Amino acid sequence: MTIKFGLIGGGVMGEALLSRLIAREIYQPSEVIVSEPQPARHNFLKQQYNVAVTTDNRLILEQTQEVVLLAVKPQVFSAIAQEVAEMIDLKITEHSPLLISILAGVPLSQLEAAFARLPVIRAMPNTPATVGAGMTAICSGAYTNAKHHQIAQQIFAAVGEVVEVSEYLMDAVTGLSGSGPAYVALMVEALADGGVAAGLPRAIANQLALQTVLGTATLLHESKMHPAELKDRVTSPGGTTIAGIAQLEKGAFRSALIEAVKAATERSQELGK
Ligand SMILES: NC(=O)C1=CN([C@@H]2O[C@H](COP(=O)(O)OP(=O)(O)OC[C@H]3O[C@@H](n4cnc5c(N)ncnc54)[C@H](OP(=O)(O)O)[C@@H]3O)[C@@H](O)[C@H]2O)C=CC1
Ligand SMILES: O=C(O)[C@@H]1CCC=N1
Repeated sequence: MTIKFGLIGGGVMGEALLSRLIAREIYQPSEVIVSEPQPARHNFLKQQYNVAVTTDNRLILEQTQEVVLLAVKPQVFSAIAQEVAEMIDLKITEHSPLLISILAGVPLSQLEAAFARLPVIRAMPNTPATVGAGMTAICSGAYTNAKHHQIAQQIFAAVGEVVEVSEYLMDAVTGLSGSGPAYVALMVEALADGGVAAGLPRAIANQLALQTVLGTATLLHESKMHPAELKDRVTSPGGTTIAGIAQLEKGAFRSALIEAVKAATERSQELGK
């Protein structure tokens, strides 16, 4: 069987994408190879997804025909680039696989220099991809063509929504939607803690907090209502909500989120240096 999909780095995000691509039958397990250094993780991926697993990244480049997904930490990027350097020249044919990198910060110029002349697409997905509710931004490198573009679109459409942006926006995407699930998770946790502080049993507080965030997101998504309008609809004159909002403003809630996205964007820029 031809190997169509090679994954370098079977960690949190690599697995999130892999699990969904297999579940949606974009790739069959027999068409997939994963490289992963950790023995325990190795065995888990093999058993859970029935895919081939290796510790040799060169094998991924040697065997993969369609897409190599790079999903390691940005900090190990240069080590991997060195490891596979000798493979790259052999791989330059008209059937070169597409390299998709989801590394925070690492620019197309660095990827194209390391994987000389391979077609490269830089992407920034997020963890809700695991349940098909991801948000991915992509931008294409100089050696890509329409077919590569179509492959990347198909992969990320299978795990949620896809948007194309110019590369200079990728760090901001990382600071917002890439890191955003953590901010939202923090908010769900804090809302539930507030409920517990107000006397609710923990399980009920957790349920209320989660469903409130989910329901609000769904309402905004389906109605296309502006968030400010929804806020106004909830806020009765002299009522409970405005009392809560006044407290959020005192705690600089909105400013904290704005600064969080900016700080994460700056960190993404630093990771690419
Ligand atoms: N987590 C997220 O929400 C998102 C992450 N990203 C990006 O995805 C990338 C991966 O992040 P994440 O999945 O969170 O990180 P993880 O640490 O969970 O995954 C990285 C995986 O790569 C493995 N690895 C380390 N060195 C090598 C190597 N030399 N060859 C092959 N595999 C190796 C790691 O093994 P070991 O643990 O043994 O080191 C680990 O399993 C990052 O670049 C990040 O910026 C992008 C969007 C969202
Ligand atoms: O925290 C990080 O660096 C990665 C990139 C986006 C989400 N997680």
